[in-house]
Amino acid sequence: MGSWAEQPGGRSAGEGRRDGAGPADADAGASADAEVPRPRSRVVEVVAGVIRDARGRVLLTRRTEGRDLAGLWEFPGGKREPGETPEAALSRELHEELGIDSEIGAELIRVPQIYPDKRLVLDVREVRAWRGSARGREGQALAWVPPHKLASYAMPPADRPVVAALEQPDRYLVTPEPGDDDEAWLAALAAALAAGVKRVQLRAPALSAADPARWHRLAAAAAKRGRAAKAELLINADLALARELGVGAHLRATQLRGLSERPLPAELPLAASCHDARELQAAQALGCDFAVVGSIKPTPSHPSVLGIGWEAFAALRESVSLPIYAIGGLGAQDLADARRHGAQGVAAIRSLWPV
Ligand SMILES: Nc1nc2c([nH]c(=O)n2[C@H]2C[C@H](O)[C@@H](COP(=O)(O)OP(=O)(O)OP(=O)(O)O)O2)c(=O)[nH]1
Repeated sequence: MGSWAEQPGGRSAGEGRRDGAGPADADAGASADAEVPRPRSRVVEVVAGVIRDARGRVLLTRRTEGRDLAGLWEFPGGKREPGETPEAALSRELHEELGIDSEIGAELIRVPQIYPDKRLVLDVREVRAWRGSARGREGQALAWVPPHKLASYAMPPADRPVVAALEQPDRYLVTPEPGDDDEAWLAALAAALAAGVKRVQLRAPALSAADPARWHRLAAAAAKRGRAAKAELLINADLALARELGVGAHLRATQLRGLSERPLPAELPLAASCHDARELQAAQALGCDFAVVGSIKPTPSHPSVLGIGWEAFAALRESVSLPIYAIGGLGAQDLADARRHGAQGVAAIRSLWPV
């Protein structure tokens, strides 16, 4: 195991509660109604790798007894030592822990996360190539897991966004108002789906208020197209319509306060728009599958609203383990920045809507 690699933190300066968190703390970290801990102002830098076998299965290792988060499954890796590059640190850890030689590839996601006793950044890389036969050199159990089964393993809170980054869409399209031409709107939606968009929020606040019957017809037609394209659709705000159409729902932040339990069955996706840590925790406690946070940059529709920027996004991200899309003035060109600050990806109207 590497020694602690610590960097001066910047965002919160409270005292740590204690050291040596155990499995119960992993749950506390994941639980949304827990208060946001105020750990020591330091950031522990951890690098971890996505190692795949010839069948595409991903290697997880189980944290051994006597360490924090014992018994939970994780991506192999460990703490970065002072002066080490992330690539060198990960290669060293994989050799020490598994006895393999590795070539470190692309960045997947960097997840900032608050634990009861520390602040952590989990920097996850693809392992491009590796040699040797992986074995638990420190007594840890190994599991080769098909990607779609990763979410069923108990993992530390910082790993939930990592599993989402591996498995779920990096773009979340939010529809614009349909205007006068329903067919043109449906054709644009079909083009977006054909271009590979796999997650869509059907949102038309003006039309749904002015002409609910027309919006219902249009949403039903959109749901049909979404199903055919195997995309996930979520209706903005209207839970009754979501249930009627058998699609998900995207809650407004103001709806979170009025809900005490998940308003849809587990098989229907649920998301929420959030603006601060409290709303994110409410969304997580409710069982939302993901959240949307913004505005990151000023947008043409709200030019006078200054964006919160990526650092503020990352500071919000670390208080929950939900996957979170960043929104506000963003497009596909911002995906790398988004992942570097812990986002699942970008949500957008204009930049993802074919004109
Ligand atoms: N390697 C790895 N660590 C993770 C993941 N998710 C996650 O929260 N962590 C946390 C657990 C630890 O707090 C830290 C990794 O540190 P480590 O494995 O080198 O530390 P350790 O507990 O053996 O070391 P120590 O505190 O006893 O010195 O990062 C993950 O997917 N992989």
